[in-house]
Amino acid sequence: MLITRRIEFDAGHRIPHHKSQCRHLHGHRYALEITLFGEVITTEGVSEQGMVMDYGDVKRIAMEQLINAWDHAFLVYRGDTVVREFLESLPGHKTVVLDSVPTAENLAAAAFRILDKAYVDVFGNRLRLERVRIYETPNNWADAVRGQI
Ligand SMILES: Nc1nc2c(c(=O)[nH]1)N=C([C@H](O)[C@H](O)COP(=O)(O)OP(=O)(O)OP(=O)(O)O)CN2
Ligand SMILES: [Zn+2]
Repeated sequence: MLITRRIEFDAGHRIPHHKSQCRHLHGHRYALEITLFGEVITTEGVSEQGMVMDYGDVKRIAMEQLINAWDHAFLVYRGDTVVREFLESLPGHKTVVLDSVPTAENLAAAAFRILDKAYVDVFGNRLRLERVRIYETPNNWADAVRGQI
C-alpha cells in the first residue's frame, strides 16, 4: 500500500546559470508530496490500526527533519558564491546551503535523502519512503523515486 502526505512551504532560490528568468533571485510556494510504502497495520487496539502510518506522524517527521529548515529560507547552491556571500552578510538570515543547484530535481533528491533516514518501520509493516515529489509551480514538478536517484 502507498500513502501520500502533501505539505506546502515557501522558499527563495535561483538557478545561477539559467538561460532565462530563473537566474534572478525569486521564490516559490513549493509543495512536497511524501509517499510511503508499507503494509496496513493490523495490531488490535493501537492508534495506527488500519493505517500504513498516521498522516499526522508523516507530517511531524517531515517538519522536524526538513520543512522547518527549508520554509522561508533561501536555498542557495554552495557554488553560487556571490549570492551565498551576500546571504552570509545578512545577520541571522535563514539560508540553506545545498551541494547542488536548487532545481526541482535536485531539491527532490536532497529531500529524499534526508527523509529516507527519518521514516523508520516501528510496527514491522515494512514501512519505507518510496517517493518524494516536489512541485516548484503548479505546472512543474520532479519525482525522486527509490532506486532511481
Ligand atoms: N527541469 C527544470 N526546469 C526548470 C526548473 C527546474 O527546477 N527544473 N526551474 C526553473 C525556474 O526555477 C522557474 O522558477 C520556473 O519557471 P518557469 O519555467 O517560468 O515556470 P512557470 O510555471 O512560471 O512557467 P509557466 O510557463 O508560466 O507555467 C525553470 N526551469
Ligand atoms: Zn524558480
